[in-house]
Amino acid sequence: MNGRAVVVLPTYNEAENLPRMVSRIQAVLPEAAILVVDDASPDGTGRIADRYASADPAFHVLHRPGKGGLGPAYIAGFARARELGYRVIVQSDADGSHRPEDLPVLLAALDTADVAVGSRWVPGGGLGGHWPWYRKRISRVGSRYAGTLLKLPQKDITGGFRAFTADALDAIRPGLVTSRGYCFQIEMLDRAARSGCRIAEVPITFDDRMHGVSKMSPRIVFEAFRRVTAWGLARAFRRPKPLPQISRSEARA
Ligand SMILES: Nc1nc2c(ncn2[C@@H]2O[C@H](COP(=O)(O)OP(=O)(O)O[C@H]3O[C@H](CO)[C@@H](O)[C@H](O)[C@@H]3O)[C@@H](O)[C@H]2O)c(=O)[nH]1
Repeated sequence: MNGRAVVVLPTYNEAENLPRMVSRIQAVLPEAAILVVDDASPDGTGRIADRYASADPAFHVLHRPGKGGLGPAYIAGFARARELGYRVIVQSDADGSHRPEDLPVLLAALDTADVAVGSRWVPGGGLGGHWPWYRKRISRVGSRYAGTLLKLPQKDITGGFRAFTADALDAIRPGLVTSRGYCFQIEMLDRAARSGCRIAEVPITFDDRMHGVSKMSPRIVFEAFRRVTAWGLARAFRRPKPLPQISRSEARA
């Protein structure tokens, strides 16, 4: 891994989780920056983040006016991370379900890849918590369905714990991703593959969130199903438009 890394944490009502998450990240990666993207959380998560930022120049906060979905929060966060000049950009849930302790292995994969995908479904990966059976089933079946239709060889297509080089993110152009919910993860991976990024899958453990509740809803699942099916059908009849290919810069800050 080359260059300065930033961990982008989207938050909506994570006041109880954020402080613990920050100390866990700083314990494993003291040199990494953190960027919180908060959607005006009613529980005051944004104010907690502001307090960290006022004490630490490597802690950034992006405030958005209201709950706009995970995808748009990441798109805004990635854009800010690039404006700030970070060369390695990590995305992670802010609730402890992605273990900060898995960050070093995720980042190490960028020595030979452009995108590192944290995967629950490769040997060594898995679920650490108590997922209800239907959630496990949705996740596994969803990954297989999307992988088959979009011809993506990765096993975990919907996971949200990933690291990108700046060059990869520039090639993927997240600003053009239109999915709002968890389908965002699928669309990002698809664009990474179509941009010629080298993608590594790294085993991770997905834990139960520390506090609070998931924002997953049937609408979010339906968005993913509808979109992936439409993309798959469209590609059965015509090839998708080629995306600009990644250009890897030699000099990394
Ligand atoms: N800023 C912002 N953050 C949000 C929003 N919705 C959710 N988040 C934040 O995004 C993270 C994940 O949200 P959860 O609602 O806890 O996600 P999940 O159901 O556990 O889903 C996770 O696993 C899925 C795969 O199984 C992933 O697809 C998904 O991205 C996420 O990682 C948390 O930090 C949460 O606060 C939003 O509208 N705005």
